[in-house]
Amino acid sequence: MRIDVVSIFPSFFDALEVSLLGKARGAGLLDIRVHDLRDWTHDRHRTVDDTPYGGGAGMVMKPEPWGEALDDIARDTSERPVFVFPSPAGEVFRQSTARELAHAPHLVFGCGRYEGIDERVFAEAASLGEVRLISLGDYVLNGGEVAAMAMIEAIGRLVPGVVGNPQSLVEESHEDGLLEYPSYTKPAVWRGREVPPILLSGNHGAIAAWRREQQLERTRLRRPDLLAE
Ligand SMILES: N#Cc1c(-c2ccc3cc[nH]c3c2)n[nH]c1N
Repeated sequence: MRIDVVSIFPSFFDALEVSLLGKARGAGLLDIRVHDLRDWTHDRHRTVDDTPYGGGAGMVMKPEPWGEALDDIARDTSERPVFVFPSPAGEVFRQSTARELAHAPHLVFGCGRYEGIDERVFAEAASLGEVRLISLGDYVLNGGEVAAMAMIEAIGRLVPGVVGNPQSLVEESHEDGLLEYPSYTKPAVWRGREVPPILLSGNHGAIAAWRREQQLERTRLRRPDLLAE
C-alpha cells in the first residue's frame, strides 16, 4: 500500500518511522511518503494561506499549492488514489472505515491547517480520484495531522503482514462490535489483587465464555450506543 501525506508540518510524521509502521515500511509492506505542501509554492515567502472571501476570522489554505501537489502525487502511481482530508465536517472515522481504506492501493492524506482548505480543492481532487472528508470525532483540533496519524496507524496495521499475529486483530475492541475483554499477566497476585481465577483454570471453553460476558458487560456500561447499532 502506498500512502502519501501532504502537510505544512511534515516532521510531525517522523513518528511513522518507528515501531510497527516503521518496521512495515522497512519490510516494504507500506510505502509512506510525507511531503511539505510548501514545496509546491513559488513565492519567496512560500505562501500557503490567504484571507477568506466573505470575511470571517482566520486564514484559508490557498488552492494553487494543493492543486499542484495532488496532481504530482496522483500521476506518480497508476492507481486512482483515495484522497482523505481530515475534517471536523467529515464522516466519523470508525474501525469499519479503517478496514475499508486498508484495501485502497493508494491513499493520499491532505492535512489542512488554519480555517481549512479552499473548497475547490476537494472538487479538483475528485477529478483525480475518490475524495473522503473524515473526522476523528466531535471535538476540535488545530489541523489535520493528529487525525491523519491516527487514521494511518489504524489503517496501516490492518495491511496483511504488518501485525505479526493476525489473530490479535480479531480479538480487539470494535472488531466484533464490542469492547475488548480485560487482560491480565503475571504475577497472579499483585498488591493483594488477584487475577480472576477462571483465567488460571485451563478451561478454555469457560474462559472464552467469561471473556465474552466481560465484553458484553463493558460495552453495556461504557458504550451502550454500540449495542443499539
Ligand atoms: N479530522 C479531524 C478534526 C479536526 C480538524 C481537521 C482538519 C483541520 C484543519 C484546520 N483545522 C482542522 C481541524 N478537528 N476535529 C477533528 N475531529
